[in-house]
Amino acid sequence: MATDSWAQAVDQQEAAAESISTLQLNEKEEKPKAEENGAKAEGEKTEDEDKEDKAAQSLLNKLIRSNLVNTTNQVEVLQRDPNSPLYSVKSFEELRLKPQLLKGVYAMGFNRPSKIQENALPMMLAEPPQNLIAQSQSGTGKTAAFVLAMLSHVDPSNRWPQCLCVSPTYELALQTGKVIEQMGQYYPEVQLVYAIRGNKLERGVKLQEQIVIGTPGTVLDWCQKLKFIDPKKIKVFVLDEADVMIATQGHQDQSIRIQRMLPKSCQMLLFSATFEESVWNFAKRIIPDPNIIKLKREEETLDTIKQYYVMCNSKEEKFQALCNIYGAITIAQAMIFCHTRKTAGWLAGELSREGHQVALLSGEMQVEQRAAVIERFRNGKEKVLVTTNVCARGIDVEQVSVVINFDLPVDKDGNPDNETYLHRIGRTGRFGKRGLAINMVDSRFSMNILNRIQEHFNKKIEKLDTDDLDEIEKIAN
Ligand SMILES: Nc1ncnc2c1ncn2[C@@H]1O[C@H](COP(=O)(O)OP(=O)(O)OP(=O)(O)O)[C@@H](O)[C@H]1O
Repeated sequence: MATDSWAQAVDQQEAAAESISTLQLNEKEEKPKAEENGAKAEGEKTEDEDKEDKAAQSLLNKLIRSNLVNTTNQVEVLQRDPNSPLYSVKSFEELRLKPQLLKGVYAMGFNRPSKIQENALPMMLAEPPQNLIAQSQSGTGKTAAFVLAMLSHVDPSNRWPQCLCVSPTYELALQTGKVIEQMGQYYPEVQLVYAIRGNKLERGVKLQEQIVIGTPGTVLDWCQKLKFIDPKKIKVFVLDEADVMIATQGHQDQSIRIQRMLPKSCQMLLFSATFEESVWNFAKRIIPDPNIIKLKREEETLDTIKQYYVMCNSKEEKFQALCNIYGAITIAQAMIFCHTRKTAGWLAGELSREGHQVALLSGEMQVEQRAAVIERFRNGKEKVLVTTNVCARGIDVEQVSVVINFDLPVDKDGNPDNETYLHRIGRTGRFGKRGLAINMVDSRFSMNILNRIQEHFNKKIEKLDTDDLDEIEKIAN
């Protein structure tokens, strides 16, 4: 998203200019500074950074998610052979899994297949093997599905690699590895090895593990140069997080080179959380004769949100307005968005000085630290989460009833970023909970942005006088 790249560039420049760690908040060692990376103008971003963003976001989602994301949207299935019957299952028993695997599935607390699993699992477990391209948002059960497929296809008496799974980063590979270990906990004959940088094996070794999970570069080396893996013996090939993968040119080519070494009979599976044109083109190149499963993401709307704006002249006034609001109404939990990391740090400091329990998500935190902050906020340990958009992208904190745009979202050209606005304050119809959004306006420029946002959504944003306590109290009703 344009805003994110711009805001991140701003963040990086600010990080180089000054440190904001005046707070007693969870901080960590600094990321390399902008100049050390080769300073970039606002809005510019290297491919690697882009990829890092997507991969970090994906990892963050995995780290903080403990449950399936429910969607009421229907799964769309496009079968390679439209005449073959379409199977879907409502229980794991129907899949006739090996008892050790069924036990593993139940031990993970899964009672029934998720929406995408209902259709994807019968296809993936079919004989003869079927190729599949599957797209659904993060948290809908894709990883669990292909892990179950890999474990089901392994012949444990054969001591060589039979399933190969490529992931975009080392950290994502480790996360998937953990799911394999959990689901296979009653199936100890099946072994797993990580083909990731740093895992150095002696030359001439032939792997005995049946499942290999790794990043494209190392997997390619292990197949081609070092010959630790015989690609001709691979029965299942999984390409996970295709959308993250293609953000790096090299990964796309490496994945295609791996795929070309595999036998025709090998089952090819590709998963992605999003499906823009570039992902689709890549998917079609790498997966021959695919079945296709898509699960639409639920749309967010502003229908159940009360929207207000407050006129101010400076960030100090905006802070004062915020204090007035807090003084007048009870806010269980709020998320406050700032445009830059510097403002976010300043605001978090001011709020904590006022006695609020504040969590700060800041650009220089590592992904695990961000996940820990979000987790604490979700568990109610802190009542206010101050963040920049870069950090908060993709986070669903459903219980948050109040969202405050301390700065309005704009893209790199200074135009309103309507998509981000909707994403910050919108709700999926499914939750239908009422919400409150307060926008802070501090200039003619931001008033103009606000007006354009109103026009875009054709929804009135009411003015709120934060010096009038009675008026503020009314908005809570
Ligand atoms: N059938 C199921 N029943 C209950 N929980 C499930 C089921 N399948 C998966 N889960 C859990 O739901 C969460 C999301 O599943 P999973 O990681 O497989 O989704 P995903 O679509 O791969 O998401 P991502 O793209 O972020 O990896 C995990 O915590 C997983 O353990």
